[in-house]
Amino acid sequence: MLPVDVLPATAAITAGGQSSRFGSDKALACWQGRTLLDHVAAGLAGCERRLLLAPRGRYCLPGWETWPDARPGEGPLAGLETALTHASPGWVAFTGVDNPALSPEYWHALLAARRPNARSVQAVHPERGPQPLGALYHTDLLPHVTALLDAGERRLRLAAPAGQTVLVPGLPTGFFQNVNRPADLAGLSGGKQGSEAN
Ligand SMILES: Nc1nc2c(ncn2[C@@H]2O[C@H](COP(=O)(O)OP(=O)(O)OP(=O)(O)O)[C@@H](O)[C@H]2O)c(=O)[nH]1
Repeated sequence: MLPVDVLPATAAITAGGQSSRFGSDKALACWQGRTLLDHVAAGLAGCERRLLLAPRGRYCLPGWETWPDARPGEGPLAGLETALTHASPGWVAFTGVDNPALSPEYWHALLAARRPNARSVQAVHPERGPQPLGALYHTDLLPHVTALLDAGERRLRLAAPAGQTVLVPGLPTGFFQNVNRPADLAGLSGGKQGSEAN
């Protein structure tokens, strides 16, 4: 069993979006005294390397490397391509700025299911899904993701080929809180582990 503060993966927060539904930059929206971006980063603080996929200078997140997309404005699948390009070989814990309840316990649960010796497994998602912005992807997926983008595909849920994804059952629903609009921020529940309440 790994110590809870160690996550053997490269963290990647894709943060190159426009927040048009939110009306202002949702990464900088405040919840429980911290920005959404800070909450997401805290969930991944135990990762060996930490990548923020955003235009340079947009955010200041100490200890995180900033990498802009090679294909700006093409959506989170392009962010995943950037992540897989710059990550250390192996697993990437990939999420957005708008999933503030994904705690270290969430990522541990996914990492525990990754079957390190099974080369056919290239992604790990919660069973309640698909949750492509709160999942593990292996860097071996990079050629597949690049081919999707080259073909004009933008759907992140296609990043993991069928039959190569492990689904993790039983994760508390409270992890899955996504902020797209101001009302979503107002409706966030307090606990960071689903079953907890602050
Ligand atoms: N790297 C990168 N991340 C993106 C891009 N587009 C969206 N994201 C991120 O993907 C996550 C989910 O984004 P969405 O809510 O689907 O899109 P958004 O552009 O942020 O918001 P809307 O304009 O309201 O659709 C957020 O963390 C975004 O910052 C992109 O082109 N590149």
